Amino acid sequence: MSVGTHPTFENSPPGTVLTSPPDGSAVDRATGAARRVVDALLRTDRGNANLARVAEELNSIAEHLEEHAPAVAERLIDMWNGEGVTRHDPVTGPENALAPPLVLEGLPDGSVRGTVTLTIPYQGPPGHVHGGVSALLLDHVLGVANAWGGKAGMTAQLSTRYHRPTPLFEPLTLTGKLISVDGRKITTAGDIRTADGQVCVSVEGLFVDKSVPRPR
Ligand SMILES: CCCCCCCC/C=C\CCCCCCCC(=O)SCCNC(=O)CCNC(=O)[C@H](O)C(C)(C)COP(=O)(O)OP(=O)(O)OC[C@H]1O[C@@H](n2cnc3c(N)ncnc32)[C@H](O)[C@@H]1OP(=O)(O)O
Repeated sequence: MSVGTHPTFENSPPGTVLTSPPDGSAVDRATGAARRVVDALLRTDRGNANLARVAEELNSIAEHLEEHAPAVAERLIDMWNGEGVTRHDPVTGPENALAPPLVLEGLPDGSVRGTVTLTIPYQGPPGHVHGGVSALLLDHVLGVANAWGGKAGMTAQLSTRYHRPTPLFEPLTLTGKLISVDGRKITTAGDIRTADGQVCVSVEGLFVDKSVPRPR
């Protein structure tokens, strides 16, 4: 699949930001606040006397948002239009409270890279990142690497190797790079490293040049 107007390493300068970093808009600020709430709910004292009030206030915020939500089909059109594509995914999306969010830039050798510090909502083993979260992040990093490499597709297989526990609360660098293209098959590799360069997780992905139709 062609990547349309998405930047590639052949037509864009090194350092091109390939995702949509939070831009200070009301929706990005609201989403940032929601991330804080999720994190704080996991950290706050279980005996906090105000949790009942917190539940009431959060439900009232959810009701307000739902009252103003258009039909899902209508939202999907928006999400898959223009910059919308990079604003809602669960890895880099500034509008998605599940996303850390990770910001990725393209490098001249065709790879993509981003640094993120994960906290308690992403925990698996105590003090460490959940393995499924690592796979999620890397799947998306490889997808963006494919687009930067000029050939996008859907994940057919993702082989994940967990070398050592991946720490929470410290910067992690994620990279991905398109390695080869064979007809419709795209092979892409990537990893997660600590600041001192230790590889925690490495992946190799097989992507197939195919997409589902975009809503319009
Ligand atoms: C993606 C949009 C990109 C937009 C571009 C620009 C914007 C960039 C911005 C933002 C980046 C976004 C980044 C997103 C990243 C996340 C990606 C995902 O989460 S994707 C969702 C999860 N994946 C699925 O849901 C697939 C479900 N599976 C399928 O739909 C099919 O099985 C599919 C497409 C994978 C293959 O189906 P067939 O019918 O088209 O093709 P067949 O003939 O089966 O396979 C083609 C070749 O691949 C091999 N193959 C297929 N699956 C394989 C497997 N699991 N293992 C080994 N080989 C496999 C086959 O043996 C065949 O090989 P032989 O040509 O004969 O040599």
